[in-house]
Amino acid sequence: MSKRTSKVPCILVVDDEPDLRELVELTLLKMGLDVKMASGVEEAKVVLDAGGVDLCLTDMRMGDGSGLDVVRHIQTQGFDVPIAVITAYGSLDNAVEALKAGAFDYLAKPVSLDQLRTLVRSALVLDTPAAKVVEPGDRTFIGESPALQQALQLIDRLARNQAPVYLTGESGSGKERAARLIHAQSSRASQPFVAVNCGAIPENLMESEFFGTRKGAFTGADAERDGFFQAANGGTLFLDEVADLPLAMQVKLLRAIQEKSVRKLGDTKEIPTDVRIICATHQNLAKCVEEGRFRQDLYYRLNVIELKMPALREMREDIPVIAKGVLARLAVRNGMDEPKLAPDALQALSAYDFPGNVRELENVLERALALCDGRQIRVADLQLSLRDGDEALPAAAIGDKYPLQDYLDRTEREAILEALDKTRFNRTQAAKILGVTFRSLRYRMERLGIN
Ligand SMILES: Nc1ncnc2c1ncn2[C@@H]1O[C@H](COP(=O)(O)OP(=O)(O)OP(=O)(O)O)[C@@H](O)[C@H]1O
Repeated sequence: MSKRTSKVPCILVVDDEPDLRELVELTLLKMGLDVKMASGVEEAKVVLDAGGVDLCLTDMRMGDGSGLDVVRHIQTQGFDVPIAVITAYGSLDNAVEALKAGAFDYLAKPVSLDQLRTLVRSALVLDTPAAKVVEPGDRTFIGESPALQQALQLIDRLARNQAPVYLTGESGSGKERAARLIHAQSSRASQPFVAVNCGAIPENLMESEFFGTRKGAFTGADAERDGFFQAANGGTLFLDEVADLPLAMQVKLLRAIQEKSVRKLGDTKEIPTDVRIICATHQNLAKCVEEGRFRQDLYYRLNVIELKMPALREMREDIPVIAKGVLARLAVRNGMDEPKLAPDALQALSAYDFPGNVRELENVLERALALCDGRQIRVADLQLSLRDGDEALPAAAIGDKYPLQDYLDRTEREAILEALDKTRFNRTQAAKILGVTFRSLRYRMERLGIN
């Protein structure tokens, strides 16, 4: 990104239509910015090569080439200049291609001046120190392994553009944490981050939860309500377990993303929204598309840039430091001194496969903390063998049926843990196996102290 000084930022506008160029120029001048113009690709390259440009806005289709050529020129020359493309209505494929090539955002024609202003503002704050502030501890990743470092490098790059991100990786591998980090490092950091578990919303409430409700839209809608899109306006909307969205909702989501606007349930008015979408799933979305469970056009729109979070066993060398970091956090939370990990406990953790990844490591350590003598965690406190083998709970524990409540709690706990284990700690899937709703599972886990 260009090095900011106190000088007025300079925007290069590339377009072969004089009318549109002037409209954009006027808007930018009114914002107090400097503007340079180019009427085609070659002219744009000359201006860029001369330096001094802080942001570039380019049309896609021009007489002497495509906006993609300008995007590629900036990338190949290694210029530190964010670029956004302006595409004709209905040619979103181009926009996706531009984002993949390195553009940070796009605008669809007819250009809404509000959207233009928002885009420019957000591009220009990318470089301010405030946008880089990340809360220490909570949002950072522990680990030095090549697999994690590679993911962190991509996160850094993703924080500097606005492209939709598709996060993959096993349950508990840090997908939500990655989404939060991208947001926290981006120009949207001071705006909301809204995380939604798509699998946890009842189908009949989805539309109003996502887009809001107009007063009187249905019986009981006695007040105007905003949805996730309005709540995340200016910021980031994280759609977890996106594969769980029903097909009807996928159509509506696609529309909201393409139009950059939403309509409340029961309303006719479109509300413009400026939301960056990050989605995640532990399922294979391409396979869901093949099986007809996920719309290809939405998949294509969401999967602009893929970030795969490594499984903990792919970063085994990080297990000791992550374990130490987690223990330190748990000790502070419980108001106790941080216990040490005995050498054989550390060895056992490093050798274990962790199907539930860092979340499972956190669970193992939380339980060990409760079982240990307060000074040292021994291998027995980890209870890893129970999870390895099939010898779930000792038969004697089940055989004891009185008092009834204890017996029922034990049985329920066993069933929940088994479902969580089977689904690699995915609560949405576990709820399905158990035949209860996500909410009900969450409530039961809380009641039984399963963390
Ligand atoms: N490298 C890491 N260092 C420290 N903590 C981590 C790391 N990776 C993940 N975590 C922690 O592990 C837990 C699980 O992470 P997160 O919820 O982001 O996983 P997820 O992939 O979104 O899971 P799911 O698919 O089940 O929704 C969180 O508490 C997160 O902070």
